[in-house]
Amino acid sequence: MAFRQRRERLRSILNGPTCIRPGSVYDATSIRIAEDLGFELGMFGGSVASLAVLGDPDIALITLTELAEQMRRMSRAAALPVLVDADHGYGNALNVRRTVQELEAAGAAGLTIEDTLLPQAFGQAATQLIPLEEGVGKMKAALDGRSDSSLVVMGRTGAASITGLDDAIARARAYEATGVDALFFTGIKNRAELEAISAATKLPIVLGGAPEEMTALDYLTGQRVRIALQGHAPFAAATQAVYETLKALREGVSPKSLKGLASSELTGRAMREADTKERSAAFLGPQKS
Ligand SMILES: O=C([O-])CC(=O)C(=O)O
Ligand SMILES: [Mg+2]
Repeated sequence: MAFRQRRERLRSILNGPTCIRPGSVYDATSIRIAEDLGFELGMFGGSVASLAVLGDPDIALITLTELAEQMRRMSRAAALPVLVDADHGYGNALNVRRTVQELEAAGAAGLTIEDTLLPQAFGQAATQLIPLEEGVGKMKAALDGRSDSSLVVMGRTGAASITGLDDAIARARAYEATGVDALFFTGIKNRAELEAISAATKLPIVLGGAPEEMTALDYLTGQRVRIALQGHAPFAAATQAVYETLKALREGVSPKSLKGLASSELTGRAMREADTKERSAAFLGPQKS
């Protein structure tokens, strides 16, 4: 099955010799551009999913159905493997299992399940975590939800900046023991913390946003980091471009004089126009002009 190959490619990144940076993708066009530019992996963040689908902030308002549908659109458009941020799995451990089923069917190469308490609890401003034991149950349920064993399941925790390094290590070790394929960390503040986490665990590591001192790929590689995220600049760039374009049009600039638009060549590539032409010739018969 084609999805299996994508999952094997993600596995070979995790088991490979170096750390890579994924391209942030969020729709059919962005995944194709990332694929054409040679990215090995697409990252579909929960924050950009919320923005792309709802135009909302990253506060777990998006539903599993909406997330999975957006993933499906991307896997239909390109073969680039995608790692999906599945947040807390949209409920308790049983919901996590369902989340894995839906994202697997939608063509995700891998997904992360985190132990953050989501959505935000009543009367609590600070981010909270679910108990470690509940996190373990979620990881087990995620693994149980796979029907394709090549789908990559990652256990994620932001504990380092919420409850501290010791708790982050305890959680990472407990999740590792469930049989997840990789560990995903956010909130690691410095090299010493990463080194302690790396020394205490065995699985490949994926790093969410990291401070400047942790951007060198050879250093990260040496700490068993295999995927290092670098935010979601493409979505921000697209927002700015739409803003500038609408503003210019509103101010009376003529469409022909607009700056910064995709060339017809780039647009044609992004919509795989050549493939459509071939299919038209093959399936629509001789075409009169
Ligand atoms: O997955 C990522 O890139 C970081 C994250 O949690 C999000 O953007 O929602
Ligand atoms: Mg997220």
